Amino acid sequence: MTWLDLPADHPFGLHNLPYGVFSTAGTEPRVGVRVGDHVLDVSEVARIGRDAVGVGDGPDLTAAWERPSLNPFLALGRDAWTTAREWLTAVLTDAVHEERTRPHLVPLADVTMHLPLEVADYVDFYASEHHASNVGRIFRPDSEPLTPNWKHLPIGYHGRSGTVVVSGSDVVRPTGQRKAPTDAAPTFGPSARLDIEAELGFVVGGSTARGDRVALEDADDHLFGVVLLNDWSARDLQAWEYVPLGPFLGKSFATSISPWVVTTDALRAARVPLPGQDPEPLPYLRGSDATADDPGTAWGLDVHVEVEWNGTVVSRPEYRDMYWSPAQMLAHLSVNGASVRPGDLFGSGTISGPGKDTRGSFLELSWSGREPVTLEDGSQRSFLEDGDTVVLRANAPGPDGSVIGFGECVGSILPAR
Ligand SMILES: O=C(O)/C=C/C(=O)CC(=O)CC(=O)O
Ligand SMILES: [Ca+2]
Ligand SMILES: [Mg+2]
Repeated sequence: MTWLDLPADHPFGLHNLPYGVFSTAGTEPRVGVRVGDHVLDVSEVARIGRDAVGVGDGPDLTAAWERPSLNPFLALGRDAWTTAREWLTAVLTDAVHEERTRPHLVPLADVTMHLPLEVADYVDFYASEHHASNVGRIFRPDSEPLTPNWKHLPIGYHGRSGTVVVSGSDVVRPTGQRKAPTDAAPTFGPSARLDIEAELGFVVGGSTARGDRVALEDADDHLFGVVLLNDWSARDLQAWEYVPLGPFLGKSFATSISPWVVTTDALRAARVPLPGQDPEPLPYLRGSDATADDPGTAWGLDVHVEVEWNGTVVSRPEYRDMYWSPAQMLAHLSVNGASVRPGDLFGSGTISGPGKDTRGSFLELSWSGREPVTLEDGSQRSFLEDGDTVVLRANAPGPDGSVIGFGECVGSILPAR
């Protein structure tokens, strides 16, 4: 029940309540929560309560939310996030709050969305067995598709946090060195094999001291929420530069994320067991046993993703096909004693499933250019052309048959400079 006019099946209903950073004409960016087709100006609503009764022993949500990024709120930690969600749910449910709250609901059409967090450290994983096998076959045809370490640890690399951008930001085609195996020498120029990677990004809150690690069973204390993430990738730059240290300039020019951070609390009902891990990983990566109604600490997520290229849906990856879980990735990235801090972001890796229609990159969809994709206007594509637009969308099951929307992660390609 709610005093809001919201259809029960709205993907941004009360069971969702994702956080973002918004502004309206002439106002400063601040934290907002999406409710239906409105943004709730939450620091203003929290201020009403603070002015009336103070914050007592609770977190000062007004102070955290009147800021232009989610980082201060992420720093407050799990208990504050839970308190905030319960309080928001009560405010939007109980009719006594309607009169004071309604003025702070801003129509989506009137807002500009900003990067929701100041990205601290950014890591990208490689957690899909199907994606890793496909890329292995394409990049290393003479070797086993999966490297020998792949099933023992979630492979990842540190990326460039300063080039993580919000959905809607254009992407300038990157320039650099490329050399095909048949070329005598490298050449310099715009990437001719510009690609996407459809991923989920996990937003980290709270912090740990250097030397400590996040145990897998404590990962929920730090996994605040989830965004859609497009890890734009220049395959020609990447294939030439990546040996032996891994991705560098082929991926560091831009990474797009969706503006709404869907909380892990909202995704409780979407937790699923992993497809299965064999061999069993080392103890620090081992989740608690799954039961009929609890997938244990190494849970996966039943998120349905859609990849649209210039208006044509070309793929529908399923996140439940991923091999490594978010908690395993967080436990792994901190197992050496690397500290975590509010605003850390890690990508899941490209989400690809077993079928062609679930591949999360164009490298795989076109099998490196050998099987071009035909779009609805009849044009054929293997990699991105200037002016192309890619939209990632996703949703997941919520409680009681509801749907949790993620919204969109959009980007268009501008010509190289
Ligand atoms: O296997 C390789 O050499 C490269 C793989 C990738 O480009 C994938 C990457 O960025 C991680 C991922 O998104 O799964
Ligand atoms: Ca990636
Ligand atoms: Mg990237």
